[in-house]
Amino acid sequence: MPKFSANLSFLYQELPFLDRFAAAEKDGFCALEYLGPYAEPKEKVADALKASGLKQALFNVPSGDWAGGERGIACLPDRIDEFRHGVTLALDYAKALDCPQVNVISGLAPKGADPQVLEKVLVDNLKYAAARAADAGVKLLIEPINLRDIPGFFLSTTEHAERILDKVGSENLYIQYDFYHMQIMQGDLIPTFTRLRDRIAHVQIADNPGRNEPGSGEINYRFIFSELDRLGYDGWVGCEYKPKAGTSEGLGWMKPYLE
Ligand SMILES: O=C(O)[C@@H](O)C(=O)CO
Ligand SMILES: [Mg+2]
Repeated sequence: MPKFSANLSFLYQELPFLDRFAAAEKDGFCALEYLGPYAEPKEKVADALKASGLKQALFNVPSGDWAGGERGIACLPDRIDEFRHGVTLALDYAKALDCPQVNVISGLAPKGADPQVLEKVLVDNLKYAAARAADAGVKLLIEPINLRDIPGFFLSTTEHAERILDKVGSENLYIQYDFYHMQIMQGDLIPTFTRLRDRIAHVQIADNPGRNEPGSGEINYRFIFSELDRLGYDGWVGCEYKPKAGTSEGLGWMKPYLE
């Protein structure tokens, strides 16, 4: 049976951030994830998590000025210090929230930048971060993201993610496989997941087109969930979609999987 994690940066937008925790528990989720908890003190987030009884599945390492259009800073040559301070902050929150994994958002490739330079910065930053995370007992992840939603994103295919993992050479660096992004970029979802099974630590779901509830589009999630079980995937399934008309109202797709 898949274990579903509610992505609170997408679900329950109708509620204040910390109130989303209890709402997710009430609807049957086992865990939580979100882009970042950093707007709230870690003690307050830990209290809300404890009160909900849910597990913290994942969040992102600080990713620059998100509201201003940045999408991560890990590949940017002039932001190395900021990235590394962000790793320290993320691991501090991970400890307070007992979170087993954090995700690094690679960043937009600046116009005219040499991709080889960006790749070296990303690899060096990930070597640093994977070692720090290993010391803290936390897995480090990277996520390929589709270029239609985020034009210019530096890491957009599983092949590129594999190359980065090879270059970093750490046993503590994994892929976050987002079925929605990979349907747009590559398709061939289950054969790709199967090939990369040992390198994937977290998956996320949404349907295409629209990035709405599973079952609203072209991806066969019934088949995907049964394949995840068959392949022995025991990580979380992050629900990172835009509810069409209310989060709770749109959870009919999840009911068959609740025990
Ligand atoms: O797929 C996504 O958008 C995310 O998982 C994320 O963390 C930031 O873009
Ligand atoms: Mg994602």
